Amino acid sequence: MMILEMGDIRKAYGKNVVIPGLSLTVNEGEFVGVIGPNGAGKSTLFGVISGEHVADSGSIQMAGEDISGLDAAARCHRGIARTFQIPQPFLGLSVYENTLVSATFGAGLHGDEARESARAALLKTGLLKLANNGADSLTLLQRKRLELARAIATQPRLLLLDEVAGGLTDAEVGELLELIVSINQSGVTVLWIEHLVHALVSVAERLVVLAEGRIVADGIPKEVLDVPAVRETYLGSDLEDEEADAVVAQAGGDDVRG
Ligand SMILES: Nc1ncnc2c1ncn2[C@@H]1O[C@H](COP(=O)(O)OP(=O)(O)OP(=O)(O)O)[C@@H](O)[C@H]1O
Repeated sequence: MMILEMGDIRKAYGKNVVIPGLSLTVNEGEFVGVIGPNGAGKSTLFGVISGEHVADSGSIQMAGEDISGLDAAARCHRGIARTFQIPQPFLGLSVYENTLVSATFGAGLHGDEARESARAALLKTGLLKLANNGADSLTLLQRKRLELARAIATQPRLLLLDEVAGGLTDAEVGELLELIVSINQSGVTVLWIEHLVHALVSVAERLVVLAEGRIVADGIPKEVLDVPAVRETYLGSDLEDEEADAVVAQAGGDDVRG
């Protein structure tokens, strides 16, 4: 079943046309990585999907329903959640309260249902023992976990991750990967923008490359990374040749998934 279907989406900021016309379909349960140079329009694409940005034209459907006219809150109720490049917890609240706010105001849950959703999100993300700690007391990895907990407390069907792995050590990235894979395996479709290509392609089943608001490659990560234009325009600027080879060799998604 198709969870997301975008047809000929256009988005400009004033005269700056960031997405000239983009079509993308995602099946329920897929794990899709999104890469592309700075300014390619990746975050804008997420904003258009989540409803923070209104597309100038084009269609967007979720599970067969036209959501073009819905705002971000209504889309969250339908099951779209996103994280931000810079985690945005409420620092004055506890870890638990942060997830409860998401369950209540994001998903529109009430009472026991909201509390259970918040608790389940903390359990899933390994934060239950820190539930009563202030969000401002968390380490960077724990903040990333909280960002994920706040997203899954809304019980999403489609989870948009915007560079959640930045700033972590390799070991921490490994922990985060395991968590994201397990969220995906619980049935949540994942779309993940990440500059850490090696981490992304170790778990993504599909890789979409964006450049100047257009999809320039889309397919199995290993094959996409082998496309010369992708290597040159993206990997080339980011990685040395040997590193690029290592990334391509790693793509296949079987190390963390086991
Ligand atoms: N809210 C906004 N208002 C005006 N211009 C914006 C806004 N958000 C993004 N832009 C512009 O749109 C273009 C695409 O930005 P966007 O953040 O979507 O790209 P990106 O691929 O996510 O980049 P990065 O990898 O650097 O995060 C850039 O030129 C940026 O300056």
